[in-house]
Amino acid sequence: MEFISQPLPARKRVALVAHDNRKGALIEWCSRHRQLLQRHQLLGTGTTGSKIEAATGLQVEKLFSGPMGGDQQLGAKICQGEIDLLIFFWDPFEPMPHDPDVKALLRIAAVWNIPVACNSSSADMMVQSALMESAFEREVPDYQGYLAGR
Ligand SMILES: O=C(CO)COP(=O)(O)O
Repeated sequence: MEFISQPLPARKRVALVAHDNRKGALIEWCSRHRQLLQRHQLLGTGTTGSKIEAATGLQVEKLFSGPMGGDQQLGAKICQGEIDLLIFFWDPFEPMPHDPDVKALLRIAAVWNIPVACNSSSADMMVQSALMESAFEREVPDYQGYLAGR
C-alpha cells in the first residue's frame, strides 16, 4: 500500500462514542474538556451524543445508536475523510451484540490512520497534544493509486 499526505484543519471533527457502562466516564471527560471541545465539531452515536448534549450543553451531531448501525456510520465517515479523531470508551468487561461493528470501526480507524482514544487518560493526552488545535498532515492510504493498480 502506498500512502499520501492529507492536510487536517485546526478545527477537528471529533467522534464521541461510549458503551453503556462507560458513558458516565465519557460524560465526565467531556465536562472537563468542555471549553476545548466547543471549539471543534462533535459527532457521535445516538445515545452517547444525546447524553453528552444533555449533560454538557455541547452540540453533537447524532448518528444512529451503535447497535442499530451507528458504529458503521462512523466507519463510513472515516473512509470518506469526515472524521479526524475517534474517542471511543468501549467496555472491556461486557460482550456486545454488535461486537463485529465495534471491531470494524476500530479496524477502519487503523486503516485511515485516525487517532483513537479508548479511555480518559489516552483522551486527555490526545486533546492536550499541540496538534489538537493546529493544522496537521496525516498519512493515509493512496486510494486512487490503489484502484489504478488493480
Ligand atoms: O454501542 C455503541 C458503540 O458501539 C454506542 O451506541 P450508543 O451511543 O447509541 O449507546
